[in-house]
Amino acid sequence: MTGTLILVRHGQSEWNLKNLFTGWRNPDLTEKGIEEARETGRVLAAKSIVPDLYYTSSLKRAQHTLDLMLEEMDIANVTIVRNTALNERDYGDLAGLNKDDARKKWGDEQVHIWRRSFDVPPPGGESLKDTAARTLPYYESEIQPKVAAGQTILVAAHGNSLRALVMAIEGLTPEEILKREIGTGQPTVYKLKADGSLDQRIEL
Ligand SMILES: O=C(O)[C@@H](CO)OP(=O)(O)O
Repeated sequence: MTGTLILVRHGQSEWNLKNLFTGWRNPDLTEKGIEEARETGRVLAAKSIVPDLYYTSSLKRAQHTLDLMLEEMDIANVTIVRNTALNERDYGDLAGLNKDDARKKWGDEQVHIWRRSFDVPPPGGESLKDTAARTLPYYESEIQPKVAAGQTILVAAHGNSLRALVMAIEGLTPEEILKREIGTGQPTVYKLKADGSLDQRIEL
């Protein structure tokens, strides 16, 4: 038996639009982000995908994305599990700063290292490795066993918390995962085997 795991990055946020480091700050979706979330909901509905369970982070942009998807899928009265383990990587002192201003202040290379190295955290924040260290145990104890048992689970989360999951599920190296850009509103769908390992990745 295989189960299905659907990972969705939140739609464009107000701070994505303003090019600000976001992390654990809590901006809502833009009009474009709202439409991206609705469109992803419509795509899942068109494929007749009806998840058994729903997970999201404690941040508004991911929660709002999930709510909009559910609306488009015509699904109501379901339990949504919200947990900070699925939050975006904590950007520490960079949160709220403009990414171009940060490049002017610290240089392109340093900012790129903070954004896309595996284990160098930004000042006061988390590296992708740190993010994975809280996201993966949660996934492995709460989500993966249910998918392995054959359920369909939808997770609405963030670029870097999802990178941590994609890295583990696809068995990618740090170099490979850091090149993977997950677009706003973009769904990634996996079939997982009974032992939790990857059976196939499905393109919607
Ligand atoms: O600002 C953030 O929290 C993230 C995702 O938008 O940015 P980055 O692309 O640098 O990981």
